[in-house]
Amino acid sequence: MTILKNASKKFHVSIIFAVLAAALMVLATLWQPKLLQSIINAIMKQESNKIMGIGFWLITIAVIGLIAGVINTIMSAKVAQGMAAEIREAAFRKIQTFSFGNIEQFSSGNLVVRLTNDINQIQNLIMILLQSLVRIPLLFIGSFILAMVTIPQLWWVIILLVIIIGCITFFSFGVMGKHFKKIQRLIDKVNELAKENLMGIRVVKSFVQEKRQTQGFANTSDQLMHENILVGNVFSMLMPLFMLVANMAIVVSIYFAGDLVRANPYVVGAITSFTNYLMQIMMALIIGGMMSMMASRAVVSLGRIKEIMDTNPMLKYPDKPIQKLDGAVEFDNVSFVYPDETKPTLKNISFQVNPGERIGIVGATGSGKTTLAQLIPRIFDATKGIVKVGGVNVQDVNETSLRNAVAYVLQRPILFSGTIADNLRQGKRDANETEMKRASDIAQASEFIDTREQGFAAPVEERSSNFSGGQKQRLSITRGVIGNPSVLILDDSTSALDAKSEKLVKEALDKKMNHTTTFIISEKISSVINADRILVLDKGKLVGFGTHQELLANNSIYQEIYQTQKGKQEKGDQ
Ligand SMILES: Nc1ncnc2c1ncn2[C@@H]1O[C@H](COP(=O)(O)OP(=O)(O)OP(=O)(O)O)[C@@H](O)[C@H]1O
Repeated sequence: MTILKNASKKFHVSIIFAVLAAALMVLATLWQPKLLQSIINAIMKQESNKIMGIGFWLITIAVIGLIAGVINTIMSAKVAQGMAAEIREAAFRKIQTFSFGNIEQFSSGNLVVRLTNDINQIQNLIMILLQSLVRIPLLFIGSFILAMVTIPQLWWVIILLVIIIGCITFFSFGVMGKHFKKIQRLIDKVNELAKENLMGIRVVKSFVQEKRQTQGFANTSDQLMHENILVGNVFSMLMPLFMLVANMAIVVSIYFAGDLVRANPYVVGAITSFTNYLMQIMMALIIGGMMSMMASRAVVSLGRIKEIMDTNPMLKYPDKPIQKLDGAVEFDNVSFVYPDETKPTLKNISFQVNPGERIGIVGATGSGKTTLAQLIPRIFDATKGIVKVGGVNVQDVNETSLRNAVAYVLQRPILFSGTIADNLRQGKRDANETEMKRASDIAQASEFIDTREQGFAAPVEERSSNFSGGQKQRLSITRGVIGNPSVLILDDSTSALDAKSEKLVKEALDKKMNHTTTFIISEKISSVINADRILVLDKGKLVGFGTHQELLANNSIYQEIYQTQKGKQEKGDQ
């Protein structure tokens, strides 16, 4: 509820207008049968001057009701859209404060569904609330009282109608509510399957998986169709059922009012307004039932957004002034366990690196290389022990200081749609053309940027589909080096580069960024052979730290990796 309250702050006036318009609509709806009753009485009494007067009122009230209805819809839609946008933006802002661990807890796909589908549900809820929350109870109570007052002798018809319609609504909408939830789940699944398939379309095509994928999609789509047909059938049976009950109530009312008419012929007008009120009571119950069914679905969505808003970022940064950190990196007895895991991925790791050193990190796949590197820019925090950059515990510096000091180039390069310059400025917000040129020279990206007519203003399409794997990696490295960081981490980020380009990147880094401490993560020893020192990881433990020659001389695991890779290379050379 606090979510709705906070989002409604800007819309108080519109909400008041919507509610007042809804109340006016109810007044008009309740007044009309009474006027109808008066006009019938006037016709029976042949009071033509009265007929004109009441007729005029009848039309006026109908027009007022209509205008109030339009105002209510416009205001409700405005508030619903506006509040949904507020909630969406607040949730998005909150997600931006999340650490990697938080995102993993939810999964990014799930967060996307929450930001789209769930917000849509909430938007519908707000719309329904503004249109019906005031109108339906008022209409029900008003019609009930007026029906009772109009023909008190038929009180039992009213009560019976309420009970029968109430029961049908309660049971049928209860059943449909469950199917609606199922439908929603299936819609989510269809969306997910479509997204997964289209994003991985290259894999699908290259492994000739079209048939299998289509089959999977068709199964879910068929289930969705069956559920929709079922709900549609229940709906189409319900409407005639409601009409049947309403008509029966009218017939019963007319039958029992017959005696009253014989005693007093003017009761005819009262019967007309009485049956009108019966219809209003019925409509109020049906709409009320539908409203609660839709509201229950939206309340689940509200809960899912609340979960986002109530999540505390796993990482917090101290409120300290910005400081310049040099490239010294130290791990002091560091262990790390992933959230939701029990076994440590890194165990008691200690080492020290001096500013400007070139450090290789090698180890078998899954040995913990990426995990170790992620602790330096605080993508995760060490579970035990201390990680220092520039001699300071990374948990004691503010976020900007750490971001300025450490650049991390990911294993999988991710670029955002926009221009090349937009992407590079993520590494340094105010980077100018000269800085971009210098960085792209280091990353060997200039050769293909220069061929594009617009240079740094060239567009990057969605999922950077207009760049090759190697080009993406080079742009990603450019973004990493542009801010001249004290520590640069290249996490297997030259894997898609040919040997010549990889060598050129390394040479450029040595020459132009020799004050930057560089970590080069690779499974290939050939990529780190020239590093000043090499960290060797095995199953989360640091089993060696030294130069290539030292490790080759006295580190059995390094020797093993080296021999295996040498063997492979020799075979490849033959
Ligand atoms: N987000 C995560 N949650 C849980 N476990 C994870 C997560 N990321 C990695 N792991 C596990 O931690 C271990 C180390 O993974 P890590 O990616 O650090 O290894 P790596 O040496 O970089 O491997 P590679 O060379 O294949 O990239 C693996 O067993 C992996 O399954």
